[in-house]
Amino acid sequence: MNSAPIEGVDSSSHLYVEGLDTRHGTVLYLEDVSVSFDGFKALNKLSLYIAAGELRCLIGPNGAGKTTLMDVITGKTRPDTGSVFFGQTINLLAMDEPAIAQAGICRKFQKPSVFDALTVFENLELALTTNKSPWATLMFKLSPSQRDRIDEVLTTIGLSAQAKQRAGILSHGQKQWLEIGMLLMQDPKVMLVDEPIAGMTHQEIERTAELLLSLQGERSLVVVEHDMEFVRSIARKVTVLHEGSVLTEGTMDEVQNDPRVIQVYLGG
Ligand SMILES: Nc1ncnc2c1ncn2[C@@H]1O[C@H](COP(=O)(O)OP(=O)(O)OP(=O)(O)O)[C@@H](O)[C@H]1O
Repeated sequence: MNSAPIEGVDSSSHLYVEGLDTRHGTVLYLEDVSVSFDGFKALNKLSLYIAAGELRCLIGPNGAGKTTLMDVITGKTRPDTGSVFFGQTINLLAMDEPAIAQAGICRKFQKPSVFDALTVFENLELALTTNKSPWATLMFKLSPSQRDRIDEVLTTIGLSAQAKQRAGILSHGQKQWLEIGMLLMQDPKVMLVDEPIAGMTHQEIERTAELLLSLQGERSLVVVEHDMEFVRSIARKVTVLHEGSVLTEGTMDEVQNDPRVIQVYLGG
């Protein structure tokens, strides 16, 4: 892994991650990735490229391999074959899950896991500490720039007014945004987002679309979602997975009118 800083990139900017080389415009490279479970190919020679700053939606019928793909990127599952790179030079297959998270790839699971007894602000504060022991958390003192960062994230997730409220009384949608905020505290370069709108009200869904759209550019997002109306509202480019491989990629209109996609979804 090349950990040398990239020439010409300001190390104080949000775009800087040590050793991350996205000069070719790509932040994630997956090539010929295969994963087998007891002989069954959950991923089958899958190749996928995610551009720096893009918001990509990943769709596909049940069992297509979406979760397995996320597991491979985050280091939870090791592929049998293939390569997975973060930028041009960082080999994710040589890293474990914590190292991959630390390098700037984070994952938002479907179920929010915020701390109900803590306030919204405290939840974000906790996300800053690497040592999560109660004593270390108690002794943790925020610097002015960390406080500013929390305020910035509160604004991004639309929860500034709720900063002092306990997370336990937030609505389901607000808890999801808080969890996204907790991930943002780590300033990830890639966010993998699993079914973000499950269980949300119509209004919360609209707000979530705005939030995810506002995050692209400075970071890349890969969103797995079954709700096609939502996918249409956020996606420029959609990747369709089927039987562990990429079936097709394109705009929502292109993939929805693709006869192969129609066949896969209708099972015809
Ligand atoms: N740990 C495992 N052991 C055995 N088979 C597995 C395991 N994990 C996934 N599979 C199988 O691999 C295939 C792909 O599963 P995966 O969960 O990646 O699909 P998915 O596209 O995320 O589906 P869904 O939309 O239902 O979540 C499925 O057939 C699944 O049963």
